[in-house]
Formats: sequence, C-alpha cells, structure tokens
Amino acid sequence: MSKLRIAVAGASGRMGRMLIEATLKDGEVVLGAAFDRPGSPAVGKDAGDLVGQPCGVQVLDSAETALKQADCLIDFTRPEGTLEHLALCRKLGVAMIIGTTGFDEAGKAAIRDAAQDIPVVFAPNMAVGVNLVFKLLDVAARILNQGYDIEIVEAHHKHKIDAPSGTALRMGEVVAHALGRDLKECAIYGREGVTGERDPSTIGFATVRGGDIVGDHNVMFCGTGERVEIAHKAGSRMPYALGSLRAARFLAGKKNGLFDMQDVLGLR
Ligand SMILES: NC(=O)C1=CN([C@@H]2O[C@H](COP(=O)(O)OP(=O)(O)OC[C@H]3O[C@@H](n4cnc5c(N)ncnc54)[C@H](OP(=O)(O)O)[C@@H]3O)[C@@H](O)[C@H]2O)C=CC1
Ligand SMILES: O=C(O)C1=N[C@H](C(=O)O)C[C@H](O)C1
Repeated sequence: MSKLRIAVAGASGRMGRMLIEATLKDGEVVLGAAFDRPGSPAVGKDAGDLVGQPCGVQVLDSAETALKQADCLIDFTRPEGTLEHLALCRKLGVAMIIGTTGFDEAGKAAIRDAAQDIPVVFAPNMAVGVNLVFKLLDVAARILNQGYDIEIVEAHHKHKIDAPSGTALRMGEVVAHALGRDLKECAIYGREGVTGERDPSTIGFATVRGGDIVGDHNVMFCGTGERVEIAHKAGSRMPYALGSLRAARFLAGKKNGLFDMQDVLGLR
C-alpha cells in the first residue's frame, strides 16, 4: 500500500517547520508537498532545507498545485488562509487537519459545512497531554461543582496573535459544559479597576504573552482553604506535530466527517 502523502501549509512558520521535520522522520507517511504564501522567502526552496534535512520537495506558492500532490493537508496558518485551503481541499477531495486557532463563528460553521464532503480533524491543541487534561478537567469540574472559583491562566510567546489561546477557550468550554453553564454567558476575559467581588458563576481568563514561551495552561479551582490546579506546559512544538500526524493517519480511508483529537485518541 502506498504511503499517506502529507501537504504542509505555512511551511516556513513555526508549526510548518515542525510539521516538515516530523513528517520527514515518520516512516509511515511522506511529505507530498509544502507551500507558503506567494512572496514568502521560502518559496522555491527545498522544504527540507527549512529543517536542515533536504528532501527534494520544493516549497510551492500555489496551494492548489500542492494539494494535487497530497492525500491530507495539515494546516497551522491563520483563519483566513485556512478557510481558503479548506475550500480547495473540499474541491479536490483532500482530507484536512486544522490546528489554526482564532476562528469566528462563521469560520467554524464553514469548517462544519466542508466536513460534510471531506474528513476533517479540527482541534485547538494536538498534544496528547493537553487532550488528557481536557478529560481531567471534566472530572474535576463535576466533583468541584460548588464552592470553587474557576480561573484559567495561559502563557505563550510574544508572536502569538490571538487571545485567549484556543486551548484555554476549549478548557473553559469543557469546564462550563461539565457544570451545565454556557461559556459565552459566564466567561470573564481580564479584569481592571474596581471590579466588585467575584461572581461565583463566572469562569475567568488571564493571558500572558512574552519571549519564547511555547504554551502553558493552568486551570485553578479555588476553594476555601484549598486550591486544585491542573496544568500543562509545552517545552517544544513537536507534540503538536506528532499529534497532527496521528490525526492524519486516523482520517485515512474516511470519506467525510468532523473530528477532534478526543476522537483521534479514543477519549470521547
Ligand atoms: N492546534 C495546535 O496544536 C496548535 C495550534 N497552533 C496555531 O497554529 C497557528 C500558526 O501558529 P505558528 O506556526 O506559531 O504561526 P507562524 O506565524 O509561525 O506561521 C504561520 C504560517 O502561516 C502563513 N500564513 C499567514 N497568514 C496566511 C494566510 N492568510 N494564508 C496562508 N498562509 C498564511 C505564514 O506565512 P507568512 O510568514 O507569509 O505570514 C506562516 O508561514 C496559530 O493559529 C496557532 O495558534 C500553534 C501550535 C499548536
Ligand atoms: O500559538 C501557539 O503557539 C499555540 N496555539 C494554540 C492555542 O491557541 O491554543 C496551541 C498551543 O497552545 C500553541
């Protein structure tokens, strides 16, 4: 059987480079194509040169040409780019792994719609450890369901453009769902000035941005006389890339459908 051909969008980005490295090291898949935006300095270079491992696959500036050489696209770019690539994947029948965060409701609806025709894994965090944390949070919130104030603190590198992180938002959704609340109605994004006492029905978010922090998340259940903290710290982007490749293998042979990493890891 021929190996699964992976295409990488945003090839020269932080995740693009990590995905190329992980794909080249993986014995079960091959790098079918890599592409970047027209005008990117990476276009025309050997994709493997971006990670010090020449491979003979040139970085293209046409997503459509690249996707014709792939079975599955892994996309960690920006919402507007991902949605353009999604339309092309739908047209060409290419499976898609979406790691990009920061979509608005219309963007999420477009992903759900496309998944009627192609298989898609869409997850704010592909790391196995973070997906375990989602499960732990569900258990914790159901047990600590009264008398505990919930605060979610995340920290990322200075280049990150969206806040709170997609992962922090998903953590909030998991906790809110376990408590029978709607995150849209109970989230508090930052505080300033005379805020008054804390409303116990809220879930608070705090964001730190600086340096080269890969990604830290800490969910605090603050009670009276005790505090439970469930945290994950990423020291490298490799877990996101390895999770994405696991997701690509999970989609192989599927005709359509929308999945996330809980499906991929059998945690649903
Ligand atoms: N789900 C997960 O596990 C993870 C998700 N992420 C998410 O992945 C995304 C990318 O992160 P990161 O790699 O750090 O970002 P980078 O900025 O390092 O890379 C983004 C890449 O996408 C390209 N790009 C930007 N805009 C567009 C566009 N409109 N169309 C096509 N390509 C575009 C960039 O090109 P150019 O340089 O020309 O702008 C660049 O090559 C973010 O949304 C981040 O939150 C990150 C890590 C893990
Ligand atoms: O931009 C990043 O770097 C990351 N983004 C994702 C998010 O928004 O949750 C995942 C990870 O935390 C790294």
